[in-house]
Amino acid sequence: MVSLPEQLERELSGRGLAIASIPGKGRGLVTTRRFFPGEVILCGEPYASTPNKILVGSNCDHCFTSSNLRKCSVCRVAWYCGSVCQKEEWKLHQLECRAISALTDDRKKMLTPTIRLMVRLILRRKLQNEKVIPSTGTDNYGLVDALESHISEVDDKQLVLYAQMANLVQLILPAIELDLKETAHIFSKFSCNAHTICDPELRPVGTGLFPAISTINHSCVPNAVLLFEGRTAYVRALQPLSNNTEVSISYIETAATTLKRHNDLKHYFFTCTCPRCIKGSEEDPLLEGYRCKDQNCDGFLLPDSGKKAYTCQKCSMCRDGEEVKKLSSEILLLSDKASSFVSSGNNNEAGSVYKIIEQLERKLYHSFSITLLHTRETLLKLYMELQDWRSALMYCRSTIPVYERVYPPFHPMVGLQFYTCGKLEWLLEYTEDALKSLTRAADVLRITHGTNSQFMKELFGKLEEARAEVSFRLSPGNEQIS
Ligand SMILES: C[S@@+](CC[C@H](N)C(=O)[O-])C[C@H]1O[C@@H](n2cnc3c(N)ncnc32)[C@H](O)[C@@H]1O
Repeated sequence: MVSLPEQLERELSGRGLAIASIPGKGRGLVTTRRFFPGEVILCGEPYASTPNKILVGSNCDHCFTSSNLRKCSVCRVAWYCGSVCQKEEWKLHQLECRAISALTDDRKKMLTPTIRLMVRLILRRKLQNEKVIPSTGTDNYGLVDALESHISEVDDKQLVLYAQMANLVQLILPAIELDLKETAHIFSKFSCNAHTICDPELRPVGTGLFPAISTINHSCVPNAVLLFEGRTAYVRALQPLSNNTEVSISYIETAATTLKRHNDLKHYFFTCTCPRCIKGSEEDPLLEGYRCKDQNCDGFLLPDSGKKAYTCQKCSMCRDGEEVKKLSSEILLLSDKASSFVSSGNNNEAGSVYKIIEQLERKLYHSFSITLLHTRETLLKLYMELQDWRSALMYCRSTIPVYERVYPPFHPMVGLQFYTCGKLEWLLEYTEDALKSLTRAADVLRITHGTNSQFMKELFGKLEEARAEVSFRLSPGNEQIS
């Protein structure tokens, strides 16, 4: 592995950070001073990035906004929200545009986000080598060179795939003679270093390589969070960090059992040993477990040998294995039916079937079950699309206790769910409830999202409106309004 350019080390040291060797993890980012919750630890622009939807044009190639998009009239692949972003990208896109325009329509369809990310990375490296665009200590190919690739652990099938992808990149860029082995190696780096760029509501919009941020290791109980404003990545502290603390973010969805989390981490080639993973066996039965037969008991079930029966870990009441099996297969059958309604765009029917599934799952699963949570999230989404705000609010509220149980207190998902609840309550004129939910949302999101973005300004605006409305209603003479 190549050592990091001194300039980056200096830049990090100025921010109160250092790169250290962490036993069993390779490099890691460590604090050299204290950080307070919500403070930006590190931020940066991508070395290379691409929107996820390429031919349809859902996001600007530069700033990732989704409004006012216009297609490049030559290659018909790049999209921009205006001339400022187009100019920012022009030196790079000029080369990319020429290459893409020469492709047949069938070849253009092969431009997946990963392939396009590689094309853009190679072109950027060329432009920096030729000094057409400047290199700096925090923006140079040396940082990409230093990234972990795990190439020696990649299996043969994946290596063949990387080789085919490298060949495709060579076909797209015939004027540049590529070292195909090296290109395959970079694909392997993408797999364990590239980040999904999300909008403030955590919807994925693109993929980017942020080499300095890629020095941060994973934990299922992270002390920092990575979020984006446009194309800029921000890592913020979620809790007070003292000097000499390793900064960690989560690479995956953490509302999941230990087994699921470890599966999702497979392509990073490590087994997480964070405190939550070590204690996994305590938490997992709750997240995936069946509920006690006694409706008043909040215990979860443990299977007896052969799964013929289950016993509540709290009150020791038994639940028949056959009954559990019958309910499970009923849910499975209905889930197939519901998914086919969703695929055919029949949200009304899908909503009705998911409602029955939710009722059955409530009988089967513990109230903190991830399966039940996902069904409620689906119902929330469906009823939002159907503009049935009352039903949407009911399911949104039902997810909050589970979010608060499965995520740490300052997690963006918790803040965003309170925000959705608050917006629905405001719409339905439950003003006092809206004020409470928006306040909770702001308390969490000011830590995870900072306070300066348009998204946060809108939240603060809504909060002010709710506050004013509540104090108006409570003012003498107006009490009857609420
Ligand atoms: C984005 S990089 C993080 C920086 C990396 N440690 C390095 O030396 O460049 C991801 C890689 O770091 C290592 N890694 C990240 N989190 C880890 C953890 N919790 N335990 C062990 N290895 C980890 C794995 O090798 C993973 O593929």
